[in-house]
Amino acid sequence: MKTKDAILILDFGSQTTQLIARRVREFNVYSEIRPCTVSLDEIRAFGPKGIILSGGPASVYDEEAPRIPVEIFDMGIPVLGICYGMQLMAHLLGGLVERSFKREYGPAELRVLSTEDLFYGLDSNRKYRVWMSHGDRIEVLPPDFISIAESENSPYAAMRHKERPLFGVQFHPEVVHTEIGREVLSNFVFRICGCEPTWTMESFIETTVREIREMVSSEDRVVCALSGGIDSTVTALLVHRAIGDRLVPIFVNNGVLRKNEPEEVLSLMEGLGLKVHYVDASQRFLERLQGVTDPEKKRRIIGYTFIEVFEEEARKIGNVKWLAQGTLYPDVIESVSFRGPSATIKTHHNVGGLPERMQLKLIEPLRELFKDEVREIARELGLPKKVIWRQPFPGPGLAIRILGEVTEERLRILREADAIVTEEMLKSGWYYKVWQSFAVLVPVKTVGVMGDYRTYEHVIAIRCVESQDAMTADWVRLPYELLARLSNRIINEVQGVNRVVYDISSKPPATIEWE
Ligand SMILES: Nc1ncnc2c1ncn2[C@@H]1O[C@H](COP(=O)(O)OP(=O)(O)OP(=O)(O)O)[C@@H](O)[C@H]1O
Ligand SMILES: O=c1[nH]c(=O)c2[nH+]cn([C@@H]3O[C@H](COP(=O)(O)O)[C@@H](O)[C@H]3O)c2[nH]1
Ligand SMILES: NC(=O)CC[C@H](N)C(=O)O
Ligand SMILES: [Mg+2]
Repeated sequence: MKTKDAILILDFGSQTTQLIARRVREFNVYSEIRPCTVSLDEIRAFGPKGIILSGGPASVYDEEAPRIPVEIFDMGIPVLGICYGMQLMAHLLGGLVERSFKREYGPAELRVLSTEDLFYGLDSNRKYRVWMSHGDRIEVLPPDFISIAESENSPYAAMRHKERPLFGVQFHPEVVHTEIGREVLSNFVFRICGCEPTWTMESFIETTVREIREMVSSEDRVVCALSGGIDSTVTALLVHRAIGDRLVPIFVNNGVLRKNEPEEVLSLMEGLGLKVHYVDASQRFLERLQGVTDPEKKRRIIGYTFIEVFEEEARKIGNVKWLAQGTLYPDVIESVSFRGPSATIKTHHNVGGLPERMQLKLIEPLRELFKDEVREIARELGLPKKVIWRQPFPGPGLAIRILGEVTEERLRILREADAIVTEEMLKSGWYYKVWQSFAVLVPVKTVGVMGDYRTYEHVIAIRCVESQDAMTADWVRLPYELLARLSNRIINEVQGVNRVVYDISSKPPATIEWE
């Protein structure tokens, strides 16, 4: 950690906290998000060159509003408060924050009053479009602070301390709708905090490989659950670079993979130099799924059977001390929840139960990265486009795309339909432009007419979404011609289907998968 300049982001529950981290990392400066409840000692141990306080839904004058120790401002580390973060800085240092008569949501015009430090390089004679989202505002600045920008509804749209490196902005520089967002954050990170842009994926690979090599002793074996997805593939390759064939990637056929997937994954992995341990456990999975219709129950059965298969295989391999996993940063960030833990919508399957049961130690080389950064590593490692841009595929596979019971017949129908979707998406170039595109088997029957006969068959739904991180998503406006081709081919080529529909729901309120 100490080898690189880093920015620490304290999270007060803003929807855009992750974006702050991404923006800073785009400057090749490492950044990490911690909950705002972090202690001063933890901050010292992290050793940041700068601290950013995120926005958040609370109001600083509320009893229960999240706070930080005021000593943070005396550590000699530059601090930038964004929205709630700025209001909290003002509040803690003796200013006054109140509910504003006029609220600002969406675009606002900003006039910069000082073009030193934070607004360096900008023009004070023009207005800039910035994005605001607040109902409170600063009425009185804390002692020794000055206003450095104003908007129509916020005379203190940005502030700074006269001598110390303490800054606040009422607008959100992390969102793309703020036209000077990049400049403001870059001025903070480079001019004010003095960071060097040394955090690159190349250096990341080097350091990570070295660390794994030092960690794993020369007799130990490492297993890795490999799905062929980008996360587990990159994980396996990094570990492989470090310890060679003492890594044993295990690929499990769980009976709910896509058409030709086992063959394709195996040949792809061979091409990457990985010797994959292949286990066909499809019968075991399918037997256990018999008669099961509840989505969460399907997930649990698959998750648990995965662990069982893994455990058996690892014992066969012998001398396994480590488990490598493709855990990503969004999986590990603990967002502060002063409103209690968030509801479980879906239990995402993983091999999480395994380490305790087998007393395995974990290697999670990607736990600091976002998905797009993992893709950059994949590019850096020279992986082919079809691996880098492979769409995510859930661990429980087609089981959660067959609504209701998973049977051989329904699997056949969905596999065929899904293969057509993928083929046409690839052919038209749309596959790489979207987050995910796939078919769902809706197990209701509808009436149709084919060749003068009455048919009474299944419905296939096509789901195609764009997204940054799967947290929110919107359906893709695919061209009508492509939709027509999909529908036509599926109905003609897949026996048992006489109707195709297109899912036009966003997330929220829907989710990406149907179960
Ligand atoms: N068929 C499989 N065989 C072995 N491990 C699997 C299999 N399917 C899933 N896993 C494990 O479960 C993890 C979670 O699956 P998930 O689909 O979320 O990630 P991924 O496949 O690595 O990447 P992506 O999200 O791009 O598909 C995988 O990283 C992998 O370790
Ligand atoms: O490994 C997984 N196990 C699961 O049980 C699971 N359920 C959903 N997904 C994937 O997660 C993303 C968000 O999906 P939802 O909007 O349906 O929750 C999407 O990318 C989904 O494909 C899963 N991945
Ligand atoms: N986006 C924010 O950080 C909002 C801060 C505070 N809740 C307000 O309404 O002003
Ligand atoms: Mg996957």
